[in-house]
Amino acid sequence: MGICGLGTVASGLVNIINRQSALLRDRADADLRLVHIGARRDNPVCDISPYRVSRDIFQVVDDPEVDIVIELIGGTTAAKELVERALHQGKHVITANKALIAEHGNALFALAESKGLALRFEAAVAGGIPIVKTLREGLAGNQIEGITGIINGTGNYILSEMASAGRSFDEVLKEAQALGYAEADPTFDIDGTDAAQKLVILASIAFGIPLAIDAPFKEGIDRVGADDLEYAQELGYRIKHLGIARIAGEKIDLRVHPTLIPEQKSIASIDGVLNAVQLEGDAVGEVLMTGAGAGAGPTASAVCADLIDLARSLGAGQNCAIPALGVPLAKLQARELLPREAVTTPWYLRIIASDKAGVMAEITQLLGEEGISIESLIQKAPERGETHVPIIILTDAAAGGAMQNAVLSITALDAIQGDIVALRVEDFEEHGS
Ligand SMILES: NC(=O)C1=CN([C@@H]2O[C@H](COP(=O)(O)OP(=O)(O)OC[C@H]3O[C@@H](n4cnc5c(N)ncnc54)[C@H](O)[C@@H]3O)[C@@H](O)[C@H]2O)C=CC1
Ligand SMILES: N[C@@H](CC=O)C(=O)O
Ligand code: NA
Repeated sequence: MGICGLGTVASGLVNIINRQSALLRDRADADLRLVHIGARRDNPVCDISPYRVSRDIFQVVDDPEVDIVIELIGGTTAAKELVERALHQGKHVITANKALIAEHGNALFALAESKGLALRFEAAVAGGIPIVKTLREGLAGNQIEGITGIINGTGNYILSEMASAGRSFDEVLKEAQALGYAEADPTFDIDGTDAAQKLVILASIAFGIPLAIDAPFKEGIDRVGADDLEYAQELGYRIKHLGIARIAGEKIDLRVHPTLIPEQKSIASIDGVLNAVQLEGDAVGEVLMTGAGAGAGPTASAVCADLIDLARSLGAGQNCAIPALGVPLAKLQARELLPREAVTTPWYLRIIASDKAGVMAEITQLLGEEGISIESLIQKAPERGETHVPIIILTDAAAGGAMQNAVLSITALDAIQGDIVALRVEDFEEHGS
């Protein structure tokens, strides 16, 4: 095998291989040998002296001794070229690259399938949690009804540290980058892109639909302020960035956004770099998996699992007995998505309004005109000298379209200052709740 890239994940993988090559060989029942690493520069956290090293990653692909190419460079340009070149040369590929799979997976899996080769991607979703294998293989007997998950480690780390230790967004983001959790461009962690890519992959496997990167409605953790984390806690909730994929009649509800979750739900207490994915199957019921969603060791653990799985299949004379997305590509069928305007949930609103009589009545009336009723409300007392105060409202269930209209008309009131924060509240079913 050969590894392309020598950053966080690749160095984690080299360390596992260096540490327990005998165990991996026994488990794979094959002579797993790392022969070639493609790296622009060395990485002090791992010893690569036993291996051939090239500065040009494509030399790894072209190496006749490399039969499995492990792509760990990230991005969708060079990585796509690299994976295509490997497949064209008859080599199996393992990747941790969700951007690549979500954006180009349809074509890449078709290429792999046409060549009878494997393209594996366990590390691409929820890091060390074996979620791809669980969904595709462990739950293969189920009609999957829903997936709800915290699927970005960086975002969860930032929200948790802000909520529990009152630390600033920028400070925690820098720490997440130093710990190797964040993407090369951390915008993807912050604006929901990374979670959307992972959700697209999970939804494809769960519902047998083609990968469609533009499908999910997407909002990031940048919509959440320190105040919102605090007010949510006062109301008995936690704010988590969730990916949600659910069957909604004939349609599919697909979205990633910050969400208020009642504090007693298991997923509300998943903090730090941990991810959690709750799956609902018609036969199995609910399955909740949790574990590190990012970082060198956990992600490399998932890459290793793919490697051993692949080596076992090859040993049994089967290149790709398990379809990448759970069914042969020809059997994937596109489904219509539920428009965000129709998705109905309770809502959290943070409105900054002038501290005058009658404002609350105006807000209530505008919500009422959209058929939205108030479930609970906190009106903060003005701090000394302040003319405006935060009003925090939890509403009953309302469709996205109705809430959008209400937010527009409330924002237009003279008494309102700045933008209104509107976050969905999810009170999903869970065993024991
Ligand atoms: N860091 C994490 O916790 C996780 C990362 N991933 C995915 O794993 C992949 C790798 O991520 P990291 O290891 O964190 O990234 P990284 O940025 O630490 O490492 C990538 C390495 O590839 C090298 N590289 C990039 N383009 C190259 C090129 N054209 N030629 C030669 N070298 C090139 C870079 O110099 C860097 O050393 C990405 O697709 C990422 O989304 C997936 C799950 C978790
Ligand atoms: N940047 C990602 C890495 C793993 O997928 C994250 O923080 O979850
Ligand atoms: Na995984």
